[in-house]
Amino acid sequence: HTDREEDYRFLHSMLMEKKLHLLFKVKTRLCYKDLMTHPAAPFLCFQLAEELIDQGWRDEVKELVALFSKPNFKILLAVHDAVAQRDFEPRLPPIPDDALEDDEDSVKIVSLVKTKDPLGATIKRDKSTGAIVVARIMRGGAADKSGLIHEGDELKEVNGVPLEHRKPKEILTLLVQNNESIDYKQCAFSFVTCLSLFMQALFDYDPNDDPTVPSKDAAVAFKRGDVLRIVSMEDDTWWQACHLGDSNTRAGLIPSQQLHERSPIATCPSVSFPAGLRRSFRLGRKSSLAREAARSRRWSTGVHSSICPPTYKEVIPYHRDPRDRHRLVVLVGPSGVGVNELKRRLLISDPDHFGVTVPYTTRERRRQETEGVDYHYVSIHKFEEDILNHRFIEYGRYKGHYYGTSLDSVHRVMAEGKVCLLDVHPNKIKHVYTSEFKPYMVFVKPPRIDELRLTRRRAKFICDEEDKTSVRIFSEEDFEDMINLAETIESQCGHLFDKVIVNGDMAEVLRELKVDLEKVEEADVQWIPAKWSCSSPTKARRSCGHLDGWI
Ligand SMILES: Nc1ncnc2c1ncn2[C@@H]1O[C@H](COP(=O)(O)OP(=O)(O)OP(=O)(O)O)[C@@H](O)[C@H]1O
Repeated sequence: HTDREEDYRFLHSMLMEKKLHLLFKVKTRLCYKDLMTHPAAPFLCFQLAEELIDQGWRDEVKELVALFSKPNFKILLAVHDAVAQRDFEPRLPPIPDDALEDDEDSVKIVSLVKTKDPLGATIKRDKSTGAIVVARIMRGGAADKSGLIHEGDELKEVNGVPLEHRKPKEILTLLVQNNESIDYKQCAFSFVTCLSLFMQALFDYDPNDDPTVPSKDAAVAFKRGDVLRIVSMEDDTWWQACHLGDSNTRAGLIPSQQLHERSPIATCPSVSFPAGLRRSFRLGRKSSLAREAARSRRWSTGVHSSICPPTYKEVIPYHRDPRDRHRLVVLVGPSGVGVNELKRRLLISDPDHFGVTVPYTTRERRRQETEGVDYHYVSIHKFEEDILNHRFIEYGRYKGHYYGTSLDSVHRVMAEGKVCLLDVHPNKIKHVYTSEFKPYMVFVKPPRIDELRLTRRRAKFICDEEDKTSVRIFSEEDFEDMINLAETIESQCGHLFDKVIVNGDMAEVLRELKVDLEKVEEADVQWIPAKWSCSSPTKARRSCGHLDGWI
């Protein structure tokens, strides 16, 4: 008997539950239907096949015999036998008569059969009441599948042992004891909703290295770039997630985005990159003034120690139709790291597949140059008009002439059906980081300084294409600048990169990049930022706007 409206509501929703109706139907069928109870259907099947063969080896007989000998058909028959004999394993012990006391009308007894899998739940002591409560239920785990245990439920007893004044550790010992089943006496109900969205990890995580994780066994390890299916964000600190494609459907704990935000290193100062003109415009390396600025900023802001690490990026699956244009491939890296060299070698390796943009300039065409091959030659008036109309991804002025890469030139390469290779300054990424280009972002990183010294021994830094005398060898300072700038770029834009490649041995790097690009092109599913889709799944479920703050 109850007068409480919420009890009525609970009962009503439970009785109206479709799953419950289906279960009743199954039960009725099992109880009343006259099932064939012969215990050896697979054997009968074998006998029948033999009899059929005696009748002559006709096509129909051949087909039937082939069907009977298939392992899945045999298993189906074995399952039929098990069901027909009502041989449902395992048998649960009866609930003790004295289990329910009169005053415990909201207590339920839950009996779960132990399997090799863990229960998939964590418990904690409620600080205010001292009660032992279920802290988390791992989605897909035994507790979740049972539908009988919920987050917030209070545990009263385990296998008849009262839990009052017991520490969570002692309770865990009770749970792992060698019983076939576990009986829980618990009260209170709470309902959880199931969520499913995808996050790409932007950092490596190993619970064994994390002293703050509530349970190492319940946590999921992952690597940067892994796509995780998030099934619960109800806890501010620990989300629940599964690895994509993991056959194990049980979710585990991963640190939430908020957990990082709450950490003392959560403030994220905005750092801009030293502006420099890329050599892809034949403009030489960044000016000494810009280098000075970069160096002074490096020492004055202490930027490297105060930037918060990237956490997750919400992603959605993208299935590229073969008729669709290829994704743009964007190469980013500090000046001198080898972005142009990599681009050039990729292009030479397969000029029918890869393409590069032709820059625009206002300078005079030279005798050996060809319009549309070396440059597009335009007037100053036209160039400035295009600047005002935001047609350039990047542009700059050198020795009185404008140079720039336009969005149109990217479109042109893509329209030819080629993979457009583009190198951009980190400050300009935003111009191409759009659903229109769906860029695959590659960060070209310098190796450690000793490897830089070794590999760049003979490499020259061309300062000015027009003045060949300005070719010079990398200095120690150039290497340091390169490494420091790479660190800044990675900490500021790391969340945007799909691939990080360390440019040590050029031949090896080229091979690695080609394999990676091929893999991306051939993949059935590619993962792209959810913000490139008009209907991000989170918009419908819950706001995850803070993630966008990273871009
Ligand atoms: N892995 C490598 N091993 C040896 N030399 C390299 C390697 N990568 C690049 N280089 C050499 O380093 C020099 C600079 O490379 P590159 O012009 O590609 O730099 P960049 O990143 O495009 O810089 P910028 O944007 O300033 O032009 C070139 O002489 C190039 O051949």
